[in-house]
Formats: sequence, C-alpha cells, structure tokens
Amino acid sequence: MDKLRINGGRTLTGEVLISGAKNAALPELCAALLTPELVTLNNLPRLQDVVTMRKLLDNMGVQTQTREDRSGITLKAADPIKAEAPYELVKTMRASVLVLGPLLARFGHARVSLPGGCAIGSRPVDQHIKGMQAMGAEIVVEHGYMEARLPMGRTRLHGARIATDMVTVTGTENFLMAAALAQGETVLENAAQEPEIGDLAEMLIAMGAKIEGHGTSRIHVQGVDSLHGCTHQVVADRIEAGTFLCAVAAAGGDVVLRHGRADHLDAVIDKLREAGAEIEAGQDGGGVFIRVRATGRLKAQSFRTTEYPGFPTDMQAQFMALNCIADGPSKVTETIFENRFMHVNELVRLGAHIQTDGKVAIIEGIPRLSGATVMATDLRASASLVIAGLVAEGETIVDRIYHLDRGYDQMEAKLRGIGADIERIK
Ligand SMILES: CC(=O)N[C@H]1[C@@H](OP(=O)(O)OP(=O)(O)OC[C@H]2O[C@@H](n3ccc(=O)[nH]c3=O)[C@H](O)[C@@H]2O)O[C@H](CO)[C@@H](O)[C@@H]1O
Ligand SMILES: C=C(OP(=O)(O)O)C(=O)O
Repeated sequence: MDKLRINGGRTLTGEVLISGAKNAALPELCAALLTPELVTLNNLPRLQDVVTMRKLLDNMGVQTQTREDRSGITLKAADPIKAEAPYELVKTMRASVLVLGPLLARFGHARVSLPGGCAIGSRPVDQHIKGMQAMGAEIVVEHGYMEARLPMGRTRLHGARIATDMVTVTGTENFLMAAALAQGETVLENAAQEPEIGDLAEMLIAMGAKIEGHGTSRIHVQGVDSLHGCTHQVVADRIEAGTFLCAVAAAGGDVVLRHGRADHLDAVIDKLREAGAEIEAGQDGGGVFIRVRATGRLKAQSFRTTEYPGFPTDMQAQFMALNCIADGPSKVTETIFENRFMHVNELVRLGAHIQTDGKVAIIEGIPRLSGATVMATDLRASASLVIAGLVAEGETIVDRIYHLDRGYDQMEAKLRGIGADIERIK
C-alpha cells in the first residue's frame, strides 16, 4: 500500500496547475448516459474516482476512450445499455448514485446499489429516491439495490416540483439530469448552488437541455425529447485550489495557482486573509490564477461549514491543520456530515491540541507539530495530514493514501514542484 513520506519545514514557492474538479467530472461522466451521441470531456482530472466511474460506465456497455495522458475522455452510450450499477463498484465511490437520474430518464429503468455510509457519515439517498418518485418513477429498495422503473405504459419521467428536506449536491445533479429528458417542467427548490452544479448545467445546456436558474436555489428545467453530444471543459477544482492555499498559508511561501478560481472560493479566501495570508486573484495570458503569499505564523480562524457559498465541508480538515499551528484558539463547527472529524486523532498524534464535542472542535494553536506516522481515513482527512506533515518537525509518514488518490491529481508531484520534501513510498 502506498504511503507518503514528508520532511517538514520547507517553504513553498513556484506555480501549481489546478486540475479539473472531481465533483464536476463525476456527474459529467454520468451525463454522457443521456445521449447516444459522442460526448467529449476535457480537463479531466487524473483520479482514482474517475477510473472507477469509467469502469462503471464500461460495465454498462458505454464505449469510453481516454486520451493517452488521461486529460480527456470520449464517451458513447449507444443502445443497448445494461442499466445497472453493481455493489462492487458503487461501494468504493458514493458518486456512483449519479447514474440513477440519467438511466431512468433515458432508458426508463435502473438498478443501482445503495451506496451505504462512509467514514464521514451515514450519507443516505432518501432525497434522491423521493425526487425520482415525484417525477413518476416507481422505486423499491431490496437486497441493497434501488430497483427503479417507470409505471406500465409510460416511456418517460414527467416534470415535477421537487423540494428536498436539505440541500443535496448529488441529489440536485441527479434531478437536473433526469429532468433534462422528462416530459414537461421540473422546478428544483432548495437546490444546491455549488459551482459544480453550474458546470454540469452548462454541459447539459450544450447538449440541448433547457435549464434556467442554476447557481441559485431554484432551478427550472423544461424537459426535451432528446439530447445530443457535446464537448465540455471540466471546471477547475476549487477544493484542490483551496487545499494548496491552506498548504502555503501553513508552510509559508509564495505560490501561483494556475487556473485556480478565486470566485469559487470566497469563504475560504476571506478566512485566509483574516488569518494574515495575502491572496490576489488575477488573469494573464495563461488564464485565471490565484496568488498566495504567507510569512510567519498566521492567526487562527474559527469557522462553520455550510452549503455553498458558505465555508465548504470539503475544506474543513485542511483549514483545521492550519489552525493547529496558527496563533490562538479557534472553533471549527461541522454542520454537513455527522462524523467528519476523523483527522482529529491523527493531527493529535502530530502534537496538535484539539478537543471535540459533537460537531464542534476546539483547537489551541501551537508553534510547531512533530513528525509521526499517521493514517489517512478519508479524502480530505488525508489532505489535512499532508499539510500538517509539511509543517511538522522531522519526518511524517501518511499511510493509506489511496484515499488521497481518489480525489487529488498527483498531489505529491505538485507539492514537490513548489519545493516540498515529499515522496511516495511503497
Ligand atoms: C461527488 C460529490 O459531489 N460529493 C460532494 C457532495 O456529496 P453528496 O452530494 O453526497 O452530499 P449531499 O450534499 O447530498 O449531503 C448533504 C447532507 O445531506 C444528507 N443527505 C443527502 C442526500 C439524501 O438523500 N439524504 C440525506 O440525508 C447527507 O447525509 C449530508 O448530511 O456534496 C458534499 C457536501 O458539499 C461534499 O462533501 C462532497 O464532496
Ligand atoms: C466527500 C467527498 O467526496 P465524495 O462525496 O465523493 O465522498 C469529498 O470530495 O471531499
């Protein structure tokens, strides 16, 4: 099993190229199921989750071909398709539930394994089911599978008003894809506003969908009879960019994040500026960029995770690593997932002073951490341990980095490129 070895204490300088977003690429790969025509995705991140999603689509009979450097893919979901997502593939990646909407909308049936919980929480899919039922699907859950189909005599889902009990990102994405091919109008109330939703909506519009209001909490979709192929550029990964911002803020240095979208990171950038980092958003011949400069010990910041445009839960662990070595106490409140403090015990192994009580973590910043062997428990927890390792005295080994590989495109190579002493070991 791969591990990362980090020798802490180096400042970071140079440039990093931010990859396409995992959380946009995954629904966009599924959107290819909505048409028999060719779909091309560019700026595809090189991630294990993308490999898994491709396997899932291949298994259904979708013809997929990746570019040699894996930065792009073409997909053709010509009939017939095996409309099934088996447990073996779904269990490793919750985003597999995103095939439900497109399969139901185009083929009228789907058999999708329940994703189950994961390290960060129980993560039910009741809202996905409720929304598809509102659009006319009949869904039974048995033997760990959602068996979904249209009633006898119907060939398409119908439009509906869907108001979810909470804001759900993949739920909104499933409804968007299903509604694009449904008969009539669908209104999504309480819709997620994450930039990845907007990127998916833009892709669907390029395929011929009629969508308005994406980026707000009410989205209108007028269903069309069919969608066509398209070429789409996956939006830059705001969470990868945010992770590098925290790494530089913690380790110190001066780094330009090429393609980084500051406009998708307002809540995180505000906190980093309050902490004392200098952050500048700009544009030049190479496109948009974010430049971050940090010297000395920053001031610890309290924050609370909420849905976009609030502070992202996917940045909580990384910012907590920064708070561990920042000046002063801070309070971090996790409101989205019930169990997203798995990194705390590992950060404590590196010397951090953290106490948790339910959804709240209280951190007392200390001047330095000390290197140790730690274990990654989930994707962003892994990233927080890497950041902590970059600032810890001596050697840190981060074990179980397959979590990191799920969602970061060559993180250690990018960090090495800006001066970190980090290597992958077997
Ligand atoms: C692939 C992808 O895009 N993953 C992101 C997506 O996950 P995901 O879409 O799974 O997260 P949701 O937005 O759905 O979850 C928000 C909250 O709603 C709850 N819930 C959700 C659906 C449902 O049917 N029932 C229910 O109770 C969840 O357990 C959670 O407490 O959004 C999360 C919240 O920003 C991010 O952390 C993940 O990185
Ligand atoms: C929780 C995450 O992803 P997923 O929903 O794919 O588990 C994440 O990206 O931090």
